[in-house]
Amino acid sequence: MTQPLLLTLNAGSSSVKIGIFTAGAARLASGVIDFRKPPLRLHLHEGPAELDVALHAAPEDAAAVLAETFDWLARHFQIDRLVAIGHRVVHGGAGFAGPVRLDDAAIATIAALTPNAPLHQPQSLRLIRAVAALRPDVVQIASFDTAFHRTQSDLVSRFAIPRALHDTGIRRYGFHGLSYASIAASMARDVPALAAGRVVVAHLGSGASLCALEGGHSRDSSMGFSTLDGIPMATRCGALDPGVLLHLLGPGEQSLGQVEDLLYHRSGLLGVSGISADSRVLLDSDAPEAREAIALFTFRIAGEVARLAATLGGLDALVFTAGIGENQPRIRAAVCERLAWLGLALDPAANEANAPRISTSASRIAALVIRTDEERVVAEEALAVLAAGGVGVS
Ligand SMILES: Nc1ncnc2c1ncn2[C@@H]1O[C@H](COP(=O)(O)OP(=O)(O)O)[C@@H](O)[C@H]1O
Ligand SMILES: CC(=O)OP(=O)(O)O
Ligand SMILES: [Mg+2]
Repeated sequence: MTQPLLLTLNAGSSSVKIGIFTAGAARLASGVIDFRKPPLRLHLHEGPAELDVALHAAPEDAAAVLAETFDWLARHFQIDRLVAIGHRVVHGGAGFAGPVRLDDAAIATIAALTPNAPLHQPQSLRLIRAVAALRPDVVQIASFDTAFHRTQSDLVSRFAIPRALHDTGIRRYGFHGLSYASIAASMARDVPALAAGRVVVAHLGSGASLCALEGGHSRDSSMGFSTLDGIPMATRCGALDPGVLLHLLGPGEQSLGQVEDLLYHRSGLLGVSGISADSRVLLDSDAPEAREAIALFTFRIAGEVARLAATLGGLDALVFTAGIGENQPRIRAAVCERLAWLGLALDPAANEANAPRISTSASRIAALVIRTDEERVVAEEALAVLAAGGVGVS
């Protein structure tokens, strides 16, 4: 195979997801570097060969992780034919309305947003800098989670704080936008009538948020200024009374760094259960704390669906996606049961089977399970940037 290659890197909070594509956006392979527990593992689960290996590099040594990963990939792909790498970057702030070719100025802007996405932005920056050192010949492009939410109104993106603060950029941005773009594209292709309507998408992974779509455009989302807002997540708290922050930061209490660690790393499913951040472990546990963590998770998701339906003025479809949304029927069932009053009737057998449609034919609201493909969105955006910049990929 001597065709030019495009690599995508999706630095999430618990993994780096990898995609390998042709210059025509055909997928050649998918994989993941899992850094939840040492040692790192590289797993290619789609492509010419199954690969599941431990990496020797330390998680924070992105250059070593990447070098090792490239060595493994070179066994199956002509890595010297790599022309571009597309990165998922979680926070683009007010500066980026779409994908960009990365240069020093863009990298500095991304770095300045680190405090509002501390689980993601540093990881993306480490990867971007490592690629620049390892393969300076490769064009790097960033696709932003926040860009998809640019269609939200000023009302939706505003906090009730003094106007001057809003004007400095303290407003709601929304995240997981590449995933929502992927779902909007899938729906437009497979269920066009629903895609044209009012849809709430629940992206439930390690990080989790919901988005209100109208005709495929973002109108509202549960995540706001940072990746902490909205529903509880694996280790993040979700929306919290700001008075709790004032209390925690008060005299004789905790430092800013301690509170950041508490809210990003020790809260959510892990914090409430005291057992695990992984919902699979909690669903298998009989401990009351595990049940309570799952109950709080599903309670808050259902509440957010109702809030977003109010933004949309009604609801035609609820879509579940990402690791939990695609694979965990019990979580979906608990959410849907709480939404029965809206006219959502779950088909238990379809739900157990992770079927594409999990609502009954009589249900007023369609409930769907759709696989998200953030890597494809990143690949397509990267190829569009290359084409617009006249960068040849033949
Ligand atoms: N095959 C699966 N079966 C059940 N749960 C899964 C499966 N895959 C992932 N999950 C759940 O999804 C979570 C990770 O979701 P994912 O969308 O990959 O998150 P992230 O992108 O933040 O790394 C895991 O913690 C686990 O709870
Ligand atoms: C924005 C965010 O939380 O991303 P992830 O779910 O990939 O951690
Ligand atoms: Mg993710």
